[in-house]
Amino acid sequence: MDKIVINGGTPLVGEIAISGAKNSAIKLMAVSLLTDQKVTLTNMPRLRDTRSMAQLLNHLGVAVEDDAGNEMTLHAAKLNGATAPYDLVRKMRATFNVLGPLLAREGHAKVSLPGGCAIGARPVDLHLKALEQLGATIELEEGYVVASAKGGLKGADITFPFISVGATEHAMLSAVLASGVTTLFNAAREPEIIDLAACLNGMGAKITGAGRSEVRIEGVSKLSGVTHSVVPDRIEAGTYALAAATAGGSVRLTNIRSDHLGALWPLIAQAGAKVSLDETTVLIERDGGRPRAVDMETQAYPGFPTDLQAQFMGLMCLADGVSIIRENIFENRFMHCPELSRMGADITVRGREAVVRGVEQLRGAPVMATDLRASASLINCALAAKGETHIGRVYHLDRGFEHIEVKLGQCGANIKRVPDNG
Ligand SMILES: CC(=O)N[C@H]1[C@@H](OP(=O)(O)OP(=O)(O)OC[C@H]2O[C@@H](n3ccc(=O)[nH]c3=O)[C@H](O)[C@@H]2O)O[C@H](CO)[C@@H](O)[C@@H]1O
Ligand SMILES: C=C(OP(=O)(O)O)C(=O)O
Repeated sequence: MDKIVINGGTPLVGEIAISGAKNSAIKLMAVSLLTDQKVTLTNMPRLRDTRSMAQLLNHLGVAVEDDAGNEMTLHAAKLNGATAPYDLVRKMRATFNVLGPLLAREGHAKVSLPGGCAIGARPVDLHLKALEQLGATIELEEGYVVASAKGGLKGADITFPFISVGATEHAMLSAVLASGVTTLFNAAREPEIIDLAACLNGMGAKITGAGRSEVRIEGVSKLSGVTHSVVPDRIEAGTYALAAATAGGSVRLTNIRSDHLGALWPLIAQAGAKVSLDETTVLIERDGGRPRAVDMETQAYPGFPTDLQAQFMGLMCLADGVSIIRENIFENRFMHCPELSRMGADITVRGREAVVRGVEQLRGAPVMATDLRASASLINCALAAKGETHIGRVYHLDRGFEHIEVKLGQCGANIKRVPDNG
C-alpha cells in the first residue's frame, strides 16, 4: 500500500485540467448493459472506481477496450449471466446500478448489496422500491438482491420520499427499456443525472426533464450504440479550487463546467479568495492573510455538495473566526475531523454539525485517509500546513482523483507517493 507525503507551506501556482466525472463515468459504463452495440465513452477519468466497474462488467460478459488514455469502449454483444458477485460490487456504490439494466435486458438478476464510502448506513430501499414499482419481484438472499421481471419491466409513477442520486439514476437505467411511460417525482437534479439522460437519449431513449424534479421516461424496445463525452468532474474541480484557497496562490482550472458549482464559488469568495469565472475555466487567487470564517450546510444539487464538505472544512480550519458546518446528506460524514485535529485543527462535532474554530497555522502530522473526499481534505490541509504530512490508506483517494500528485505537483506542490511500510 502507498502513502502520500506532502511538505506543505508553499502556495500553489499553475494550471490544472479537470478530468471527467467519476460519479458520472461509472453509471455511464453501466449503460453498456442496455444495448448489444458499442458504447464509447470519451473524457473518461482513469480511476480505481472505473477499473472496478470495468472488472464487474467484464465478468458479466461486456468486452471492455481501454486505450490507456481517456477513451473506453464497452460492448455487451451477449451477456455471460446476470450475477454480480460480492467481491466485485463491494468496493464502491455505483456497481449496484447494474441491477436494473440486467433486469431490463435478461429479465432476472442477482446483485450483491453494494459498498462505497462508509459515510452512513446508505441503504438501497429506494432503489428496490422503484424497481418493484416497475414490476420487479425482489428478494434478499444472503447479502444478495435476487430480482426477476418475467414479463419485462413496466412504466410506473415513482415518487421518491427524499432525494437520492443513486435511486434516481437506477430508476432511469431501468425504465428506459420498460414498456410504457415512467414518471419520477422528487428526482435528484445533479449534473450527473443530466449526463446520464443525454447518453441514453443519444442511444434512442426518450427521457425528458432530467435536471428537474420531474423526469419522464417513455420506454423504447431497443437502444443503439453511442459515443458520449463524460461531463467534467465538479467535485475534482471544487477540491482543487479549495486547495488553492486553503494553501494560497493562484490556480487556474480548465475543462470545468463552472455553472455546476454555483453553490461553491460565492462561499470561496466570502472566505476571501478571488474567483474569476468563465463557462469552462476558473481562476482562484488568495494571497496573504487568513481566510474568513463562513458557515455552510450541504444540500442536494443545486445546494452545496456533500462531496466537498470535508474540503471546505479544510479551508475553514485556517479561518479567522468560527464556522459552523452542517452535513445534511450523510449521518456519518465527519470522519476527517479527528484526522484534521492531528494537524492542529480545532473542531468540535455535535451530531450533524461541526464547529470549526480556525487556527493560525496547521502543522504536518501522520494522518489516515478514512474515505475518498475526507482524503482530499487532508491533502488540501497538508499543502497549507507547516512541515511534513504523511497520509496513509491512499487507496481511498485513488478511487476518485486522477493523477492527483501530478496535477498538484504541476502547481508547485511538494507531494510524492511512496510505499507505506508502516
Ligand atoms: C457513486 C456516486 O454517485 N456517489 C454519490 C451519490 O451517492 P448515493 O447515490 O449513494 O447518494 P444518495 O443521493 O442516494 O444518498 C442520499 C441519502 O439518501 C439515503 N438513501 C439513499 C438511497 C436509498 O435507497 N435509501 C436511502 O436512505 C442515503 O443513505 C443518504 O443519506 O450521491 C451522493 C450525494 O450527492 C454523493 O455523496 C456520492 O458521491
Ligand atoms: C461517496 C462517494 O462515492 P461512493 O458513493 O461510491 O461511496 C464519493 O464519490 O464521494
